[in-house]
Amino acid sequence: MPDPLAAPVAVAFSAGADSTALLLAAHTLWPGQVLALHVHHGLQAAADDFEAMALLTGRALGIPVHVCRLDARAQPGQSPEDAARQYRYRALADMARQRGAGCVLLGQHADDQAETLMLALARGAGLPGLAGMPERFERHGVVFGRPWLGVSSASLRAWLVARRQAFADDPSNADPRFTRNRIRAHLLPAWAQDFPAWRETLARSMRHIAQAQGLLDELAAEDLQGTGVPPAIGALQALSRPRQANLLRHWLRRHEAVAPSEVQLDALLLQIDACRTRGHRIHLKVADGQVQRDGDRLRFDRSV
Ligand SMILES: Nc1ncnc2c1ncn2[C@@H]1O[C@H](COP(=O)(O)OP(=O)(O)OP(=O)(O)O)[C@@H](O)[C@H]1O
Repeated sequence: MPDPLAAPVAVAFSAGADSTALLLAAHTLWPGQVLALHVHHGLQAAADDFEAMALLTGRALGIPVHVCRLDARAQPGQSPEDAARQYRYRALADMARQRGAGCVLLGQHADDQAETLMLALARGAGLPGLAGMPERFERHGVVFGRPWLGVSSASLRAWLVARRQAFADDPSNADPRFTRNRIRAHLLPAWAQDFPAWRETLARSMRHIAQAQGLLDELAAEDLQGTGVPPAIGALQALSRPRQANLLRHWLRRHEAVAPSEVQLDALLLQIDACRTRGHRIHLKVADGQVQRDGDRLRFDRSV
């Protein structure tokens, strides 16, 4: 993270409990240096109330609040939450860059991290999903940080209550149509009853998973040096099947920004194995594009 003393520190401020606690903590640590960035997604009727609450809190604390108004509706085939998230990160990065902020802090905490693991397990995710949210990452040329990942939701709320600091409650957080909310309401309380140290143990497992994924990424990057980018089919065939799968996932994720499903990857591996003659064609749908044979190499083309 850049030196917080050298540039303004931006807080992604929804006006909810977690980012209110973050704004307050950052303001206490770096008085006069903090700015709040609020995104109005234009999706829920409550968005106007959140914006009003954000402006009110900023004024009371003497912190400038910058608002970006969006139309974050999803494209066909995209989930509404995913669309809102993509638009939000873009808007936060744009606002931070325009104001010379060194980083943007986000309010996700230890309970959010545990929910993320449960969500990933529920959809049968691979290691990148099971590794959870990173503490620090770069997007759109801006560094984002999540300083609350080791802190519980309850302690953040208790801290706000003790300071008599008001915050907005998002009604959609209780909506049982969202899987995350059902996990928070039913699964985690049941888990917590039998395993009181659940936050720490789940976080430890996620750290192990993230480390293992880091090693797999290193191996894939080394193997890609041998096969070239995009990978040569003959060089791929010389690798074991799990290494081929690891390399293909890495190539598609890092170089083409797509994640193949298990079925798509299995089909691709079968095709690569069968590709032993000059005339053998490969043409497989992967995510929103196709992987094809192009001479002695693979090629990914996005559908237009
Ligand atoms: N509308 C928004 N404007 C600015 N930042 C946001 C907005 N929505 C979310 N964020 C940032 O992303 C983090 C995680 O979002 P999430 O939707 O899980 O939180 P929330 O329930 O909306 O709010 P909070 O985390 O503040 O209680 C927030 O803590 C906040 O830092």
